[in-house]
Amino acid sequence: MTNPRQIAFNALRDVHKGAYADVALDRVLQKINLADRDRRLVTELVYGSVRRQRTLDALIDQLATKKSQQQPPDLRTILHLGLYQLRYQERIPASAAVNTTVELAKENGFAGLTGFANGVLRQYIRLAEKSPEPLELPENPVERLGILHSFPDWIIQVWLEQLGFVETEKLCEWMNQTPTIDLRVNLLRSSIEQVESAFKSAGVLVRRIPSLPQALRLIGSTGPIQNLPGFREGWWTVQDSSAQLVSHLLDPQPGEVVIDVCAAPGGKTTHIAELMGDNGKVWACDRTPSRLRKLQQNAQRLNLHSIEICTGDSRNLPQFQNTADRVLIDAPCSGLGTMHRHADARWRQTPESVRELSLLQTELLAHTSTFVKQGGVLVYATCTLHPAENEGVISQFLAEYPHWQIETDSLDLPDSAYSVPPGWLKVWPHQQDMDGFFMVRLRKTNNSE
Ligand SMILES: C[S@@+](CC[C@H](N)C(=O)[O-])C[C@H]1O[C@@H](n2cnc3c(N)ncnc32)[C@H](O)[C@@H]1O
Repeated sequence: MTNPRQIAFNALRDVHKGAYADVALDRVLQKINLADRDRRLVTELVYGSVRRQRTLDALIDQLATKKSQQQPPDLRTILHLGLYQLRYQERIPASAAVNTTVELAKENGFAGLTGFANGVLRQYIRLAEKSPEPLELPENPVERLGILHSFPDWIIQVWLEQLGFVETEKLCEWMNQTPTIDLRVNLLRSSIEQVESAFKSAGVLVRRIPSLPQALRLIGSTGPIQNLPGFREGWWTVQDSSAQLVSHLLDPQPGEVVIDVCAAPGGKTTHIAELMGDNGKVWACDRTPSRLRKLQQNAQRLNLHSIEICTGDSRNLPQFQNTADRVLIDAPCSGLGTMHRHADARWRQTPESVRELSLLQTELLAHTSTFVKQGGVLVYATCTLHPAENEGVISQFLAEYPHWQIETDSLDLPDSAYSVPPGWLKVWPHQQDMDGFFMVRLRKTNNSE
């Protein structure tokens, strides 16, 4: 079986039964040897249909007599696939989208409903010919943005409160794009010029990121990342630009003791070790052994020796009290800043999961801040854009522990343009064209007032 739409349908069926979209996709792709072009189509159809689920459901609600949620689940998935192609895949002719969807319905137990599937799609085509926006949208701004850009209302609400309508819409559009891949050059093994030159010889296009001296962005599709020049030699690692800012904010120095309390799979741990010239000690603590194994492999490939692993819950590591010059908390979070990388993330998080995460973050901060020596530094970072996990956690901590202060005047970053008062850094993806991130640097002072 090599029909890309049938393969996409099989993966989507698993997703609707609860599987993660990337896992379901990998599972179906591993079973067959598809041409690159078909593989890309399956990927686009699976991730696109999952990402745009709310918009596609709204279209079914509008075009069919029965609401999307009342349709048989597999038929709803087939309609998602057809409408996704019509609405978002300009390169696929409308007739091909309709015919293949009808065929899918016939092959998957809906032979009696092919006329219905055909009718829904043809009705969409007719409306799209008459109007640039066939979808009927409500006036209410939260629902309007949520339906048009396919996000749950609560996420739209959180962003509207911070950004207003126009910027929230830009952020939604940015989050629906295909993600880019950035690399961080390991300056202990290579140089940015050497990596650029090796890529050029291999016909791989990259561009530099202004203000981040170690970063390169891949342009276009490159095939498997491990096959790119310099990977095995440890010349570079994959890390988004905004994630690179975090270790710069921490500003670790050679010879210091640094504890990375949520370290796996090691993107930031290895960056810290590189910035220290691999001289000193970087403790990599995490409670997930499988992710720590990846950290170990990454450190080996990058030829870093100053990293030591500690497996366990960082809320309970009394041995580290007062031992660190610097601590990094790259906290587990709801990931609202990286939803373009995980098609189903927006449907998995809830206001309740955000509340639970903010409690975990608060506990991690309270305990691991005791690891820092007097005068030392702690950086708290997340890849989410929810104030309850960011400003909320830090404000509460500062109110409870007055000897900690935000460092506002010494943000020695490649580019401090993202800095917002009172000293925290917030990367809004649609403004900086990188993953959404929050980070703040705190210092432990003598002052107990
Ligand atoms: C955002 S990820 C860290 C990413 C990592 N810093 C990097 O740059 O590659 C958060 C990590 O926190 C870990 N984690 C969650 N709760 C923890 C806890 N209580 N103690 C230690 N690690 C925890 C998770 O296993 C996960 O690996």
